[in-house]
Amino acid sequence: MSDSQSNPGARAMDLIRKGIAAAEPGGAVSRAMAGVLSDPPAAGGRWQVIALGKAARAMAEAAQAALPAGTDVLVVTNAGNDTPLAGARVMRAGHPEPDDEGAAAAAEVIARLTATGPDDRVLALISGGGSAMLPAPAEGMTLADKQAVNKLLLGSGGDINEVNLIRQGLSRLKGGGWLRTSKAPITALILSDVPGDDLRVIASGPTVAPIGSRADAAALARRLGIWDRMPQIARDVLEQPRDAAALPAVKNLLIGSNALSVQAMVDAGAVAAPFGLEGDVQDCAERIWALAADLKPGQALALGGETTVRLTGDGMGGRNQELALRLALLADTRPVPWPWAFASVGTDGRDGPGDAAGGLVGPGTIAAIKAAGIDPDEALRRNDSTPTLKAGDALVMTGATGTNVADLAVLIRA
Ligand SMILES: O=C(O)C(=O)CO
Repeated sequence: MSDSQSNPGARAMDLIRKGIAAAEPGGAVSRAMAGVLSDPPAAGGRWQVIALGKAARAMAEAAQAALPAGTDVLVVTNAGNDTPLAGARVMRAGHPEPDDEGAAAAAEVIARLTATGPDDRVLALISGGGSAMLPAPAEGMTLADKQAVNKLLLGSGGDINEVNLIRQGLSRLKGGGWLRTSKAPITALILSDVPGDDLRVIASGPTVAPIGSRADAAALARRLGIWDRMPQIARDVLEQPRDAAALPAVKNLLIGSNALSVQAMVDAGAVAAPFGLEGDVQDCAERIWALAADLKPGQALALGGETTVRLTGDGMGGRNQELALRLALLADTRPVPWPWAFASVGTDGRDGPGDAAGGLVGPGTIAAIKAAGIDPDEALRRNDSTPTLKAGDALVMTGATGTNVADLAVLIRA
């Protein structure tokens, strides 16, 4: 009996682990360093390395190995990825809620960029999660205002392009803010966690021109239905045009992405699904389960991307867990006559505010949840997927992975 027949869940997780391994950021940075070093600081100048996001520490460590000893390195990352790195200052910053530590990190980034001169070179190492981790509120706004807007955005149903358009309008560092602050030329190595790999969107594009104008952001906030609940000062900021000065030249290089991780799962024997993890989480669950009937024995479908969840309650969960639970419910009402498994996991090892990385469900999951006395439909109305999957022994716990290229999922027939 093959592994997938005896344990499709184990095979699904094995494929996902291969996808995560392909996004290991250190190797990607090391490969890109020759290009970075071809434009060194001028005589008397120095390198200044600033790494931001969930993969920041691993990216910084790889860059450090290629740069002169004693190079200044700042790492801004979230709890779990913030282990010390010799020769670097590692600053922990809140995620997904911006916090005081993130505000202190933003002040440090501003100080380091401001202190550069034209003979220096800045190496920016950017990865997902960086938006929440670097709150630098625009003129007149406080951290509390940013926190209030962030909360509205995360529950708005807006996708990451939309969320980050609004974040950029309210920030001094997002949407090219590092370019406006630095006096030295910047090269950025960017690890993408967003569908389509738009560099303006990843970590809200600190080294890239913004996605749109503040007027675009205001119009979008109205469309998403959050405008009236935003703090007055945030609305005032979005009603003023941004500084129109042209941004300095920059080298922005994409070094890793979700698509490469899906390809690694395909190389390991899966078949790429005809669409990605995208759009509303329930719609996505339906589209995925509609493919189950045509799966061949042993076949695994690989998907990558990021769905959106519209919050209707204040439970504990995340988009991967919610996708897994919704798919398990669909499978319960429209069963297929063979064993199967579905896993959906955040490649960073954290799905939403809790510690779970995602969900791994199969034919017995809903029965196990109900046997534990939980009504899964009611739990979903409260977006309470974490305790619900836990009751069905269907949570995936990986711990922080040191990388972040959005989400990966596998549907497999035994
Ligand atoms: O904006 C962010 O921080 C994201 O996670 C997307 O890159």
